[in-house]
Formats: sequence, C-alpha cells, structure tokens
Amino acid sequence: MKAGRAPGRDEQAPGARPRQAGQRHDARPARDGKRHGARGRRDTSLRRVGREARPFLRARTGAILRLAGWSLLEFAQTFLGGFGVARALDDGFLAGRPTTGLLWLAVAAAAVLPSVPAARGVFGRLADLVEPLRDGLVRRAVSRALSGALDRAGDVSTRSLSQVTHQSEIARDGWAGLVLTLRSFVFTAAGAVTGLLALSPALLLIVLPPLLLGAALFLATLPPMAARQRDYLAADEAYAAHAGRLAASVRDIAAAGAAERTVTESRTLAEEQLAASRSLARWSGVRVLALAVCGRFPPLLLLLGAPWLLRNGLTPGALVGALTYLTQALAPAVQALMTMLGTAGGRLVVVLDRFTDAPPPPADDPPPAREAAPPHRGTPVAELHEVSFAYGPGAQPVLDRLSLTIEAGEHLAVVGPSGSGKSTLAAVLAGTERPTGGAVRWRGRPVRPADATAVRVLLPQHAYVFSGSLRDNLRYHRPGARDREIAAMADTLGLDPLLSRLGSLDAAVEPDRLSQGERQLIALGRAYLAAPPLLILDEATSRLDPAAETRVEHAFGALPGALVVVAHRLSSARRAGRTLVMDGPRTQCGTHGELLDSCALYRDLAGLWEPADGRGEGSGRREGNGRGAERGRG
Ligand SMILES: Nc1ncnc2c1ncn2[C@@H]1O[C@H](COP(=O)(O)OP(=O)(O)OP(=O)(O)O)[C@@H](O)[C@H]1O
Repeated sequence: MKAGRAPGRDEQAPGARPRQAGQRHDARPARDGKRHGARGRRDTSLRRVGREARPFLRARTGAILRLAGWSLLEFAQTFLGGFGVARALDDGFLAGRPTTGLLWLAVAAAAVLPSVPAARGVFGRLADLVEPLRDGLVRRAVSRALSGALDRAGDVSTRSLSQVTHQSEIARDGWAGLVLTLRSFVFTAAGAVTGLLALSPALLLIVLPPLLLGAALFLATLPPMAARQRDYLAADEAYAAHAGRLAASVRDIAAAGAAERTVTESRTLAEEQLAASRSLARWSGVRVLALAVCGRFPPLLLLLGAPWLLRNGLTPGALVGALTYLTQALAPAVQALMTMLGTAGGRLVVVLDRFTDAPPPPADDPPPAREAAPPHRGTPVAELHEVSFAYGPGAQPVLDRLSLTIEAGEHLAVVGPSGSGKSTLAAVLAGTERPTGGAVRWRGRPVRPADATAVRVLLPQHAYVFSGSLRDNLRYHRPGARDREIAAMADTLGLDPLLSRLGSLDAAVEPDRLSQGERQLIALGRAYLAAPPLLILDEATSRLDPAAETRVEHAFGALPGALVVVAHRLSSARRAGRTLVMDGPRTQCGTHGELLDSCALYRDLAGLWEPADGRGEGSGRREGNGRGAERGRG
C-alpha cells in the first residue's frame, strides 16, 4: 500500500489542524455571518476598551489639565495668526498705515515663538499619560503569561510574548500620537473658531456646515473601519500562522499527500485577506471624502461667498484672516486628526482590545463535541455507483465500474495482491481521489470536500504524529475530549503501556522516538475518540502485533460507524462481516466462507497468509452478512 497518499483527518498537515480547546481567537472566521460576528465583536471591544479607559483617564486628570495648560499656547498662536493678518490689512496696509500693518504682522509672527517651550511642556506632560498605559499593558501581559504557564504551555505564552514586546509598543505609540493630535486639534480649532467669531460671526455660517458635515461623515466611518481593520488583522494573522505551520510541516504534508488540500486552504486564506484589505480600502475612500468635505470645502465656500460677505460688511482684511485660519490652521489640524484616527486610532482600539480580552478558558472547559451525530446502524454511510478510476487519461483503470454500499455498523475488509488498487479504493472512498467515472456518495449525498472532516477518517500505514503533548496528539480530531474519555480509550485499545512509558498525557511526544507501532496506536486512538461515521484503515495496524490488531479492530467494530480495513492478514479479513477482493479492476465481494468457496484469488491469499498468521483456518467460516458479491467485472 502507498502509505499516506490519501490523507484522512489524521493526515491533515498542521496547517489544517482543528482548533485546539481553549483557543479563542478563531484565526479564520466562518464566512457565514462574518459581518454579523465582526459587528458583535467590535461593539463589545469598543465598550470593553472604553470601560477600562475611563478609570485610567480619571486617575490622570491632573496630567490632562497640565497638558491642556501647555496647549493654551497653541490656541493663542492660532488665534493671533489669523487675527494679526486681518488687522494688518484693515488697520495697516489698506488704511495707508504700513507701520501698523507691519506691527500686526510682527504680533502674528511672535505668536509662533512660544511654540518651542510649549512643545517641551507638552511632551513632558505626555509621558505622564503614555508611560502608565504601557506599564499597565506589560504588567497585564506578564501576569497573563504566568497564569497561562501554570495552566498549560503553548498559545498563551506566544501571545503574551507578542503583547509584552510588540503590541504594548504599538499601543503606546498609538496612544501618544492620538493624545498629541487630538490635543492639537482641539486647541487649534478653538483658536480658529474664536478668531472667526472675533472677525465676523457671519463667517461661521459659511464655515461650520461643511466642517460639521465632514466630521459627521468621518465619525460614521469609524465603527465600520475599526471592524474592517479587525477583520484584516485577523485574516493577516491567520495567513501568517498558516504559513508558519506550513514551513514547519512540509515533510508531513508531502508524506500525507495533503498538498492539494493545503494549496486550497492557502488560497482561501489569501482570498479572505484580499477581501478584507479591499473592504478596508473602500472605507478609506469614504474617509478621504470626509476629509475633503471637512478640510477643503470651507475655504472654497468662503471664496464663493466672499461677494455676499463683503457686501454685508465684512472687511477685506477679515476675509484674508478667515482664509488664513482655514488654510493654515484648521485644514491641517483636521487632516492630521482624521488621518490619526483612521489609521493608528483603529489599530489602537484593536490592540487594546487584545489586552482587555479575557484569557482563554482552561483546556478542559468546553464540553466534548462529537463532530457528527452517530449514524444509525444499517444506514448507508458510503456508496460507490459504477465507479471507475485511472491515474491518467491513457492509464489502465485501477477501478472499473465498481458498485459497493457500506453501511453504518458494518466491517468491510479489502484484500488483494500488491498494486491491485486497495489504497486507490480507500482514497476514492475517502474523497481524496475523484473518480473518473461514476459517483461516490456519503450518507446519501454526493461527496463534498467540506463534509470530509465530519464524515470520515482515513488512516494510512504511516501514522502522522506531531511534536506536542500526548493529549494534544490524541485530541487532534476532538479537541474537547476529556481526560477520562482518553483514559477509557487507552484501556480499550491497549494504549496504557505507551501512556505509562511516556509518563502522562502531558508528556511531550517526540515523533522520532516512537516506534512505528506506537505511532499507529496514537493515530488509532485519536480516530477512536473521533468515532467518525466512516473509518478507513489503510494498513493502519500493520505495525501492531496480531493480538493488538485484534483488540483494535474489535474496538472499532463496536463503534456505530462503518469500518473499512485494508487487510494484510487473514485474521483481519476473517473478522470482517464482508471482504472485497481486488484483483486489478476485477473485484469480488462476500463473506470469508463465500469467498473461500468461490474466489480462487482469495483462496490463494488465504493460503499465503495462513502461516504468517500463525493459526489455521479450522472450520472458521464466519457468519457474514451474506450479501455476496455486489458488482465485479471479470
Ligand atoms: N499516484 C499514482 N500515479 C500513477 N499510478 C499509481 C499511483 N498510485 C498508484 N498507482 C498505480 O495504481 C495501481 C494501484 O495502486 P494501489 O496503491 O492502489 O494498490 P495497492 O493494492 O494499495 O498496492 P499495495 O498493497 O502494494 O500498497 C498500481 O498499479 C499503482 O502502480
């Protein structure tokens, strides 16, 4: 048999590993209801961040007031900038008094001078607001890592390390930028509006509507942009995690023949990332529109309304002063604020939410969840209808119009000489090879890759075991399996000696230090815990001794699903209710007794196997289900 050509759930590469118990950040959110889910997350994340921000800010009221004090200089500078220009024109140059004009210009210019000590003061006070945030975040990440280390190793420590180093720095820089920009905007806007009011209240009639409209539009884009930002980060993280696992498991993927599925998964993740970035870009477009309305429309409207304003008593100096406020102070401040809120602000909320997010629940918290409801005995689990298969257009068919029904509770053995197509049949049944003719159905429905994990487990000869704890290896298909279920499984399948040798379920599994038989036992153990509707063992017990194999097959035979065993011993075929004999495209199906009577190839195989099995056939014609050959072509 070709080991690992047909990947089953056990043969999934780490890139396809199911979610571990307690892993809260689902790297790849389901497409269905994705928006809905994102909305729910965003609402709670904003609320969570807001709830934690309020006491933080309350405790730093003094620092905020000191920062505001230094920022008053910015207010004065803005106010004098426009007002000085207006007075210089009206009272100086246009009134024929150039000296007065120059003096007012000097006043406007002098207002810039205090900006140097003001910047020093602002940055000094800024530290009082920013450093405590970072210290608090680092403290939180460290304590989370310590409690995580007590519970379990793994994801938590990786996440905490990123929080201590990278994410806390992003939060600190984002928070510092937000405070600086917000403060500057508030005092600049206040200075400009006061100046406009001082020059002529009518100016506000023209300037305020576009400013307010743009601000409203911008605020409306914030929640969806935060959600898109979060989706994008999640998609980015999912892709990065997938790529990281791929890099570490290229050999496993090749060994398990999971390349095609891995490529499909990579493509899906890349498409999700692309969709998230496109959506983010669309909202960025709306934000640019808001910026334009806010920053560019007021000066434009002022110029358009200039004749009306001048007719109604506005002086030319006041008009130029107002333009100075709009173009030199307000527009840059609005632009800086919106850019800040739209980029670093969104990131800040997302990153802070990671810290406010509750830590993952303990590993055993989630209730054990079977991946599929147990099938009713006797209902068809897998059906082949006139199935043909060849490895290439000109190649000899390996399967030729084979029809076969496998029912829940049934135990089917597949036997045949080397190269007769047993592994190919296993792959076609498992849906990893598509038939070139005919149809395969699972539980009455055409095979869909999306159903694969819920329907079947295919174990090849070479078992896939990964570095990690024994518990993680055994719970690979059922992350929620409890320790007592694992213990019961170990008892049933005969894993206890291996468990004792390794020490405990927490023991680290080093695949290279396990024998082939031990690896097979681990793979069989996780398949038993998963109890899938269809279990296909493609020589998956070949490295077990006959007694262990008997124990395992009896245990699997008692499960409610269907069991298909590519047998390499006569004893294995005799245990099955039915046996399918493959001889290239020719097949024959029947009970052990029927086949001994009617199938020369089976008799030959039985003769060859008997000595190796170490026991005679005796009168061992077991009762099968008596269905006989279903479809063969001789
Ligand atoms: N990937 C492949 N490409 C082309 N031909 C293949 C491929 N895999 C198998 N075959 C051919 O298909 C036929 C059936 O192979 P298959 O592995 O299914 O037989 P088998 O009964 O499982 O053999 P064994 O018991 O030796 O593993 C053989 O002739 C084999 O050479």
